[in-house]
Amino acid sequence: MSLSILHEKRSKHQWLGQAVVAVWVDQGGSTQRSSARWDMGSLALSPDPIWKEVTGEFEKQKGKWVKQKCCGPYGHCSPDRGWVEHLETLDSSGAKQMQWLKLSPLVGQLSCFALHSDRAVALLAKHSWDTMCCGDHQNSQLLDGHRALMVLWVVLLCTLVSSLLGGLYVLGVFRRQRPNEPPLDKGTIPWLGYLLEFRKDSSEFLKRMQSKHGNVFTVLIGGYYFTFVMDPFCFGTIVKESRSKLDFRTSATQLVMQVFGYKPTEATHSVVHAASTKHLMGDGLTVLTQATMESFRKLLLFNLSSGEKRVWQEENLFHYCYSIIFRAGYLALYGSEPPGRAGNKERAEEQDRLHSNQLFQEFRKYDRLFPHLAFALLPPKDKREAERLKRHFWNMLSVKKVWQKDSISGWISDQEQLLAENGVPEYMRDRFMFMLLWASQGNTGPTAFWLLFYLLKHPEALKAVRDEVDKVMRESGQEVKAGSPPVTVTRDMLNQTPLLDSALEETLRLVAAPMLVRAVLEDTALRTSSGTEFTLRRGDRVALFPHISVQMNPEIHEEPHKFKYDRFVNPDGTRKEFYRNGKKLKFVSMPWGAGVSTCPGRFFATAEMKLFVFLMLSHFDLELVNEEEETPAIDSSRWGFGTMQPVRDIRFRYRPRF
Ligand code: HEM
Repeated sequence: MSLSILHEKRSKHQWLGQAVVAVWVDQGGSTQRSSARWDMGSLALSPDPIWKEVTGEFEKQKGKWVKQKCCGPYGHCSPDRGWVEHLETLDSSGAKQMQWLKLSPLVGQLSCFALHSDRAVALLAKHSWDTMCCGDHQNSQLLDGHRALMVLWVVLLCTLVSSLLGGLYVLGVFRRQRPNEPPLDKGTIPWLGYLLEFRKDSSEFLKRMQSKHGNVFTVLIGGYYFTFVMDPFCFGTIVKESRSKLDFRTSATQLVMQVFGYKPTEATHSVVHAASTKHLMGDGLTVLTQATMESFRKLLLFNLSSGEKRVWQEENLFHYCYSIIFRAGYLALYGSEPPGRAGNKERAEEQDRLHSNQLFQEFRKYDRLFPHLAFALLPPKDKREAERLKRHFWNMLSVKKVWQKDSISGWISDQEQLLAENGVPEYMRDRFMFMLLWASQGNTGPTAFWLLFYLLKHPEALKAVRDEVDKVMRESGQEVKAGSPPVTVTRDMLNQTPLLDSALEETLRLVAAPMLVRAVLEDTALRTSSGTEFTLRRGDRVALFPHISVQMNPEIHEEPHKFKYDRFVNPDGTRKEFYRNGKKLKFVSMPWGAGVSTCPGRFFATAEMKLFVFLMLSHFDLELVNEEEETPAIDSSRWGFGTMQPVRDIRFRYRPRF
């Protein structure tokens, strides 16, 4: 046989680039080694016909195949590259004729050792040469194609590796505590970390972490690293830190989007604050207090002067307080039915009572879903219900409907107009209206419930506050009597009730539990009261939970679990100051948050809740149905979202006082 191909052409050998076919050729009785490098890509395209043809030669020689898997002697064979088929042929006398090693690594390389069969060697070598022939234009095109294929493989592999690394990073596998950083606790579940425990009862979880790690610690919760700071002396630094370092909006935006479908714009925060400063404080608040008084008259006092007998009525206290305050606040802020449209004033008022009650029923449904919705942990059925309710509120509070109302508050109308001027589309402004409803009505009702409940549970407190209310009423020259004209409680009158103020502040200390969260935009240093310096890491969140760290802290408040109506007031009516280790504390209760995110509605909320209690105490006898009633447990799924709610309602009764 002639083997004119015994000319070696070298080409670059790479692990994934080319396969090497080494051929030992029997020439004139002596075995010579010839090698051809076989582009792996071409083999990958057509290995089988070649292999078939070569192996077919053996069959013609009536050889017998012996197959086994092994790692052959071939230099490129290694177990991680693939496996080797070891093929032997035996001639009719049983002598070993040939040995073939087929390398079959990941991509199908082929290589052969042909020991004794000239024909097969020739064939194989020919194939290797034909495929390899580099001067050939067609082949060079083929090689380009193969190179492109290789590049694709490499890109795919790199993508795979980087996604794998990215995934591990997201799961928190590489996160380590750096020098100066707070203790790090990632929990046992990758990425989720402590989410489930945190969700179940944030307060218990944080108490446990505090006793394990101290006052500052970082925990992994649902993919975010939260550094909780429980040292009240650090609060000032955190809430006053510039927005370029600790930003309130990042997580607030996520929540508002998730829960209300509203996407805040740059202008939103300043619009809310401008309108709140104008209408929820100062002179604006005097106007709004009057409007709220008018709503309470519609809802609470409307049938008092009808000469009704003094019969007891029984109700669920939580539901009662929440319903009345929600509806009064809603009517005062979003306006009421125009008498012209309803026919007359009485009908318009009846319409307001009906409509606000329907809205409250739907609001409560949403309110119950709220904590799970905020964590995006609603089961599908509840998710659908939340979606339905959202749309219901977007529609009921739509800009178009709101503008049809009478006496809309300046707080609502100004924000609506300012957002429109800032280019926020109408459908987003509808959603914004819903967000404002929740912000303004989600906490006042539950807080008023707790305040009335604590007063009813503590007769000495009820008497002290009622005496104060009666005194203010007398001094205003008004009288609450059967048949007398309806009273008007003004903002001035509400400013003369230090005991009621203290009782409200004490209630908020016990039941208001917001979580203040900031995104760390730059590494930020934090010095604790003990002098330790920590670094808050960029990309993390820093969080305060004042309910544990200040409001229920026995070093700040004696017997913190007890309701003491006069805890916040000195005998002369001034506000008490609080100290820890001899150092005056600025933050002793933080129901309204702090810093840039302080509740802009706090003065109005205070006025509204006080007005409600003022009217209840001045107009009604009140008592718990069960005098021995235990304080209900709180619903631990709501920690972090404002005022806590009870797990069950409380029966109470009321009747007109005179
Ligand atoms: C007991 C009643 C209330 C409590 C305990 C309360 C508490 C809070 C807290 C803690 C925040 C800040 C949340 C944070 O830092 O992330 C907040 C924000 C807010 N509150 Fe209140 N609030 C109450 C009533 C009201 C009322 C009556 C209004 C309006 C009429 C109102 C309007 C708002 C608004 C608009 C925000 C968002 C502010 C912003 O985006 O910067 N709140 N509230």
